[in-house]
Amino acid sequence: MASLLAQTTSRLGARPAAQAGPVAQMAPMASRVQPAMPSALLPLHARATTTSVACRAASIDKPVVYTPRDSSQQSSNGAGEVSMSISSMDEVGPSYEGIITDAPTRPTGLYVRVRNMVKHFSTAKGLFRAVDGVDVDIEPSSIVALLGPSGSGKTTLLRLIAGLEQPTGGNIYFDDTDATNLSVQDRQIGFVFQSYALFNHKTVAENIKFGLEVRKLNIDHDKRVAELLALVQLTGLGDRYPRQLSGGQRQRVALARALASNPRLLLLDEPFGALDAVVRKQLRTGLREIVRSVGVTTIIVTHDQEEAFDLADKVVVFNRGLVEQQGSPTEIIKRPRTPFIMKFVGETNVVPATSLLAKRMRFNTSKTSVMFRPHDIKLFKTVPPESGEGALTTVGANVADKANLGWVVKYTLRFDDDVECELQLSRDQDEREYNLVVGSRVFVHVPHRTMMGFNASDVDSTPIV
Ligand SMILES: Nc1ncnc2c1ncn2[C@@H]1O[C@H](COP(=O)(O)OP(=O)(O)OP(=O)(O)O)[C@@H](O)[C@H]1O
Repeated sequence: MASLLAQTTSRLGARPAAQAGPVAQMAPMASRVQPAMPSALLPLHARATTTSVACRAASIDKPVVYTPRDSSQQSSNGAGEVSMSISSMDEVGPSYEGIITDAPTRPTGLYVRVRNMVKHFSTAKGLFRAVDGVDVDIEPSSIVALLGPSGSGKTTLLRLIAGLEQPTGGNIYFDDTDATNLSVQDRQIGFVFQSYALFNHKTVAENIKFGLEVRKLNIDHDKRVAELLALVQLTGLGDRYPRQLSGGQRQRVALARALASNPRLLLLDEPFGALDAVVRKQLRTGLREIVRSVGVTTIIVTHDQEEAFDLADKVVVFNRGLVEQQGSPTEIIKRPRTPFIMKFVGETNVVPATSLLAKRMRFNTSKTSVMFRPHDIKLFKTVPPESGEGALTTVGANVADKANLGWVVKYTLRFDDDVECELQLSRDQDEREYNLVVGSRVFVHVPHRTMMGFNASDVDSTPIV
């Protein structure tokens, strides 16, 4: 969609000056045409329509809205705006007239705020605290991933936001409206689930149309289906049945159907869970482009850390019905706030707090164990100076194992108290600087700031009954 808009605008910019109408100065509602797109190149007209198309092109440094004069030249896109096809512009030629204004700065997606959300389920063993006081802010038009171990409450929160579960306590706000008690229908949300939930007896086009029919939208359904098929790159497959599609294609149909009614919020529950790694990766790139182009706020539940960090603007990590940490992927990866996050996200070494390594590094903690990342270990082939410039405290270890894993080399180091840890290097760096063999004596330093003390209970992820 983004490229369609760019092409559309560049066509507008390329229109011959002779087509400019004398009514250009009469447009009272139009703001000044951007300098990079001289008004002479674009016919302007005083008649504003109720709909518009957002355009962005290399020649203009900010988005604009082009409002065509004739609404028959428009079609609705997934963002609730209106787009036009390039072929129709060629057909209509000089009669294609409209107004250029600055695009509204307000994003089209919903701003979702979850406040002190609680959901307790009654079970034979008593109340089960699936969600136990959660606050989450989801910026308009952003992509947010809910990540966490099985049973941590991700899907329950998604269902609460969708209105499929009633909260035990707390509130959900959509923009400035308290949506806590809104019905599912009134929330106007698009859903995509792992199991696709396509109708097998309906064609692809009919499945997508269903998304329009349930909302009773008064728009040209066939035209909208064609746009959505193009958006998810399935043009030409509208007549097929779901059984005639690959898993990835079926999931794209589910996405098209979810976007059919221009939702301002899209909820995805493990949407790629049933697909293999290569298809998952392709689909997530496609998903990112699609949801960005239509501006819909998107919340995705996933087990897959790579997916969460690659896709999301913000990652919310759940544990036992609570949010352990929320922030940008970089914040979560580089600045884990709790032992649980440290253990759950990325690889960690765990050693006893009484180990030779922890003592030599003078890492004092009241906790029983210490963890640190394999890539935070500093490795030396000879003992570095312990005083003066560049002085570092080190501890000796032997190389117990070496594994060549493609671009990465993994060493297992055994300290003199038999405690082991792992160290990862790029193959390049290993060949350049180390190239160690099993049995070599090495020296390591682990910076204090990268070490975290913890007790087993700090990293427990057993759901709380
Ligand atoms: N209707 C219910 N009645 C009782 N317990 C429930 C109900 N729905 C969910 N739970 C429990 O609430 C906890 C949280 O479930 P939820 O589906 O939100 O977890 P999740 O983090 O999405 O897990 P997964 O990644 O495995 O899907 C689970 O332990 C689950 O068994």
